[in-house]
Parts: sequence; structure tokens; C-alpha cells
Amino acid sequence: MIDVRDLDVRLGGMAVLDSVSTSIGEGRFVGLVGPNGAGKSTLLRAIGAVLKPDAGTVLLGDEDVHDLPSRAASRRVATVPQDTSLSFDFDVREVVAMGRTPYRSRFRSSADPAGEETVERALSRTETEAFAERSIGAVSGGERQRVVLARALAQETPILLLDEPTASLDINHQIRTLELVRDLADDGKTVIAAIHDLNLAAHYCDELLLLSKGAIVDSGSPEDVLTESNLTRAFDARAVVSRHPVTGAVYVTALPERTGDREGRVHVIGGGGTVSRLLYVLSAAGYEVSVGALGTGDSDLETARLLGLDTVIVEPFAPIDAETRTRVSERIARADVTVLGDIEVGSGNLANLECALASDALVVVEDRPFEERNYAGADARALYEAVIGRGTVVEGSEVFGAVEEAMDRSS
Ligand SMILES: Nc1ncnc2c1ncn2[C@@H]1O[C@H](COP(=O)(O)OP(=O)(O)OP(=O)(O)O)[C@@H](O)[C@H]1O
Repeated sequence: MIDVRDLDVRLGGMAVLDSVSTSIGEGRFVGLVGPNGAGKSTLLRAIGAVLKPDAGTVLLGDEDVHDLPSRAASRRVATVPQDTSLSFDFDVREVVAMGRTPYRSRFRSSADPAGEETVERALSRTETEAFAERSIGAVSGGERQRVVLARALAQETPILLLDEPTASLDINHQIRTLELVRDLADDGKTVIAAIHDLNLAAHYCDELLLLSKGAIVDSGSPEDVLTESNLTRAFDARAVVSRHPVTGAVYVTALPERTGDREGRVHVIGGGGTVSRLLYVLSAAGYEVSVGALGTGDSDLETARLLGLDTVIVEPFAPIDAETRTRVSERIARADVTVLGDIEVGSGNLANLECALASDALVVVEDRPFEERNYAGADARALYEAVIGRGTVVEGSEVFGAVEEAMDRSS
């Protein structure tokens, strides 16, 4: 159990950690996340006894790590720092063997019988044995990072602190390293790792600790911590949180800032990917965009989610009920311009079309001739005819310009 209590650290006259408290249970893999300069490295250094806090304690069980002699502390906590500058005079195996220092007697060189085997196991687990004889100066940055992890494993401590363990690793080694760290935690090691990639952190960690400006914003399961409001608070960024389609883990997508200076509301009716690009362009231009009704599972819906748009959702193939119809109508009434994408005029879209008829500024995208569309019967065809009679009909490539013109007219 690691118990951090009221930790204050001041560096260069600035408060870098401000009354940080947290408890981390044995065998947990905790991800430290937060923006640059939040204090993640500083917290790891304070927990690892590399840096003495100005106030507060770091208890390992009932002992304060800062009161332990350095050899004793090194048997409890191993640290993999962010900058792994090493003397080039050593080969890789010798660097890993340095992890055994806390177990070596100062008087007898043969006092660490388990050491050799431990070093070989650490080399093997980090897949560094292939270049174990090479000078540490002759390996790549990513390989060096794995060597330093191997050195920390050779230290055989119950606690492992990692500062950006995957920062210079290729995608394959990022995954392999985090899988290894996950296994270490499952075997009982307590791991705290600063990880920039929120999605990797969400996938591998049991808990996340979100730091910003030297204080903990939130802590708990990845689902609880990675919320859109927490991300805005900590990173000052727009982000959408969804589930990864394959792993099911929480998945964060950072959104581009709305760079455009356009003002006004646009409601978009689409479906089946017909308006995904338009949603992106309108949103990036600065317009407030709403969309729907869209069926769950629709690819336009996924885009709308990723862009964080106001979306009316219906069950796929279900008729649009009165409540949904009201929600669509409200958005069309609020919008300065409504856009109808190049959609099929099937039964699922009839209510959307009826709502669109109420729009005063309607832009209709027609990339296919009227005759080539699929209609759910003569009524549907008549309804669609009424809609295009009411709107400005444009090709897909002209739609953005048409929205701007309609916006000017409506203001
Ligand atoms: N020796 C120092 N003197 C003065 N300020 C420092 C010192 N070391 C760090 N800081 C400041 O403390 C703050 C926290 O730094 P820290 O390295 O802990 O952040 P971090 O969350 O790990 O950032 P990053 O994600 O960029 O690695 C930063 O604003 C940094 O500039």
C-alpha cells in the first residue's frame, strides 16, 4: 500500500505539487495522466524518494520512503525516469545488472547469488537480450528505454514507477511493454506510470489519477476519470469519450478547436455516411451543428458523436415517434439553415422530410437525379418533390457555399 498524504513540492519558487493525497493498493496499475507540466514526473520523483517534498509524507506500509536509507528504499521502489541518459562505457547487460546494486554487499562481490538469473530474466522479459552485449551507446532510444525498464525489473521491487514508459517506443513495443507491465501488476507488483496516451492508459490501467496544475482533478476507474468535463477541466480541450469498437475500453478522441469564426446554427438531416464530411466542415467552420434523427449504428451518427454534436437518435428501422419528431422539429426551428443530405427516401426518413418542410432556409443536396432515388412508395416520392420544391438544390461540392449564402439571407 502506498499512501501519499498532503504532498507539497516547490521548485524554483513555484508550487509544483499542492497538497496531493492518494492511496494506491498492492498489485494495482495506476496511470498518471494530465497535461504537460501538471506535475506527473514530480509526483513520481517524490514517491520514488528521488526528490524530497517540502511537506507531506509518502508511506510505504507504515514507513515514510523519505526516512529510509537509500539501499532500503531501492529495494522497495524502482524508477524508470523519462530521461534515460546513461554512461556509454557499459554494455546493455551491465546496465541491467546495475539494478542488483541494492542487493550487493559492499564487502563481498559474490553476495547476490540470485542476481545473474534475475538479470537474464529481465533481459528476456523486455526483449533486450538480443543486444545484451552491445554498448548502451549503440542502441536506439526506444531500445534504451526497454533496457532501463529491464534494470528496474532486475531491482525486484514490489513497487515500480514509470515515467512515460512508452514515449519513444514504436506501436508494437508500446503494446508489448504495457502488456508486460500489466502482467507485472497481475503478479502483484504495484505500478504507477505517467502515460500521455489516454487510450493506452484507459486500456491497461486499473485506475487513473488525473493531475492538473499540481493537484488531483479526479481519480478512480478509467470510465469515471475520463469524462468529457474532466478532460475540459484538465486539458482545456474539447474531447469526445466513447467506447473503443474492438476492445470496449473507454476511448477519447480530441477534437480540433473550432477554428472558424462562422456564427449560426445549422441542422443537418443525413444518414448512411452521406453527411459525415459536411458535419466536419460545418463544425470546424464554427457553426453550431445539430443532426438527426439518425439511427443507432449509422456512420453519420459516429461522426456526430466524435464531433460532439447535438444529435437526435432513433432505434434503427423503428418508426420515428412523436417525441423524436418534436425533437427534430425543435432543432430545425432553432436552426438558421437546414441541410438535407443526399439520402434515400425510405420509410425511416419520411418523418425527417416532413420536419424539413417546416424550414425557412433549406438546402438540399442532390448528387443523383430525382429518378434514380429509392422511394418508399408514391407518397414518399411526392413528399420528396415537395421538399426539393421548397429548398435550394445543390451538388455535394457546393453545399458549404450554399449554407453560407442561406445563412446570410436568414440573418
Ligand atoms: N527544477 C525545476 N525548477 C523549476 N520548475 C520546475 C523544475 N522541475 C519541474 N518544474 C516545473 O514543475 C512543473 C511540473 O513538472 P513535471 O515535470 O512534474 O510535469 P509533468 O506533468 O511530468 O509534465 P510532462 O507531461 O511535460 O512531462 C512544470 O511547470 C515544470 O516546469
